[in-house]
Amino acid sequence: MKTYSEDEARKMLKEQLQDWAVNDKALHKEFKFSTFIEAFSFMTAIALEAEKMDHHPDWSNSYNKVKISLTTHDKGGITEKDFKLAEFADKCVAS
Ligand SMILES: C[C@H](O)[C@H](O)[C@H]1CNC2=NC(N)=NC(=O)C2=N1
Repeated sequence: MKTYSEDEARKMLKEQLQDWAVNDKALHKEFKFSTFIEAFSFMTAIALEAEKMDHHPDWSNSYNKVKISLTTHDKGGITEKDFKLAEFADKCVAS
């Protein structure tokens, strides 16, 4: 599986995804909700998808905020799997 350079990743983000940043060889975004329950429901949806993909986010939650970092640890950088999970996360808040 190809590992994308940070510049390649930034270019791909522009074409596909909203408000993600690239640094430290990972995709990053902070999602903000109205309540803790909304934030935690979002995390639950992502957790189930992550388990299916066998690809897991590095993340933190504080009340209504969820910070997500996506990188492919066993490749040491950003791969297609990170873009797929980022797309899924954006889709969860769009619906
Ligand atoms: C053994 C197992 O398949 C690996 O450890 C998987 C699990 N989830 C993972 N998640 C992420 N984000 N990166 C990985 O390299 C990774 N590897």
